[in-house]
Order: sequence, then C-alpha cells, then structure tokens
Amino acid sequence: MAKNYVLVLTGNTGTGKTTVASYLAEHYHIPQVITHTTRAPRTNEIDGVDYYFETVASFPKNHYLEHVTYANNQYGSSWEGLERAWSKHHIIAIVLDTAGAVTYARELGEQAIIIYLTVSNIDNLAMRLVDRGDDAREVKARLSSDEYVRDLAVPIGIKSVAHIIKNDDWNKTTQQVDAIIASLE
Ligand SMILES: Nc1ncnc2c1ncn2[C@@H]1O[C@H](COP(=O)(O)OP(=O)(O)OP(=O)(O)O)[C@@H](O)[C@H]1O
Ligand SMILES: Nc1nc2c(ncn2[C@@H]2O[C@H](COP(=O)(O)O)[C@@H](O)[C@H]2O)c(=O)[nH]1
Repeated sequence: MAKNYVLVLTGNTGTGKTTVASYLAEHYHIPQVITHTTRAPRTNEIDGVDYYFETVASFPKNHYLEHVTYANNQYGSSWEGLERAWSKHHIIAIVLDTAGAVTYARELGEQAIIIYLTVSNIDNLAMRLVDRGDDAREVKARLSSDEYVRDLAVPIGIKSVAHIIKNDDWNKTTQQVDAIIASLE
C-alpha cells in the first residue's frame, strides 16, 4: 500500500499557499484538509469548503492536532480532518502558518512534506491581498501583525526539511511543485 503523506503549504500571507493547494486538487486530485477558524468568511468563501467557520464558543469543541492564534483569529486542524482526507488519497495537502508547520514536522516526521512559499519582493504581498479582494483595513492589520513578521523567515523547526519555493513566476512554481509530487509517487 502507498505511504500516506501530507503536503504542508506554509509561508507568509499572500505568498500563494491556497493557490498551490487548488493547483494540487485540480491537477493531481490531491484533497485539501479543511481547517477550522473563527475568522469571518471572505467573499466567495464557503463554510465546509474553504474552512469550517466557527464562533469563539464553538471553536474549542473540536479535537485539534494543533491550533494557533493568527492576526487575532483562531485556527486549528484536527486528526479527523487528516484521516478524512487520507481516506480519499494517500497524498493530501494542508495550508498552515509556520507555527502549525513546525508542529506537523515534529508530530508526523517524514510523512509531512513541508513546502515554504515566499516571494522576492514582500511589497508585492499587500497588492496580492488587495487584488484577492481582502478588506483594506484587514490587510493593514495583518501586515503589521506579529505573525506576519515571524513568517517572513523559515523557522528553525523546519529549516532543514523545507522545500523553499519563490512564488514570483507561477509557471516556475508549478514546475517545482510537480517535481515534489513526482518524488513521492
Ligand atoms: N505567482 C503568482 N503571481 C501573482 N499572483 C499570485 C501568484 N500566486 C498566487 N497569486 C495571487 O496572490 C493572491 C494570494 O494568494 P493565496 O490566496 O493563494 O495566498 P495565501 O498564501 O493562501 O494567503 P493567506 O495566508 O493570506 O490566506 C491570490 O489572489 C492569488 O491569485
Ligand atoms: N497553524 C494553523 N494555521 C492555519 C490553519 N488554517 C489556516 N492557517 C493559516 O492561518 C493564516 C491565515 O489564514 P487566512 O485564511 O485567514 O488568510 C495562514 O497562514 C494560514 O495558512 C490551521 O488549522 N492551523
């Protein structure tokens, strides 16, 4: 039986983690683990598809493998979510902040394939978030959050294992992602 893997897409806000997850779903039928958050849905985000949207009261009722606070909202991923996705495919993907990626690397070892996305010019990130349709005030708050500053660098806990992709040019990004998938199949 093929070994189970989880592709952990991590990196700063706007670097393209969700875009890569969509590419993996479209081109490889790799399911994305749906995580939980107390943040309000963005335009076009659907409960149970993009996230399980929670209230501050409902969030703690789930069983989390790890959970974090990011820009004043809570986010968490569960073992149940991983198992549900693995029941569909032996390679699955999850989008996490860098603190979550460190936990996955520690808890799952070689089963967790860490992909850290970045860009050459961080000034482009604000524009990407605005173009995505994010509220301008929220973009400002996010770019001045402690988590934004922290996620500008690869944390020590994943430095030796992370595949680092500079997502400036989408064609080059997909080539690097394709090479990682080929190494697992
Ligand atoms: N290579 C690229 N060149 C230009 N724009 C890109 C590229 N990759 C992704 N984008 C765009 O950047 C925006 C942010 O991408 P995405 O939502 O995937 O980021 P993210 O890392 O998931 O962000 P967050 O952590 O804030 O949810 C989207 O509008 C996406 O279409
Ligand atoms: N550690 C975790 N990080 C998560 C989880 N779900 C999402 N995220 C990360 O949070 C930030 C903000 O996400 P956004 O959708 O509000 O832009 C981003 O870095 C995500 O990768 C989770 O369950 N655990």
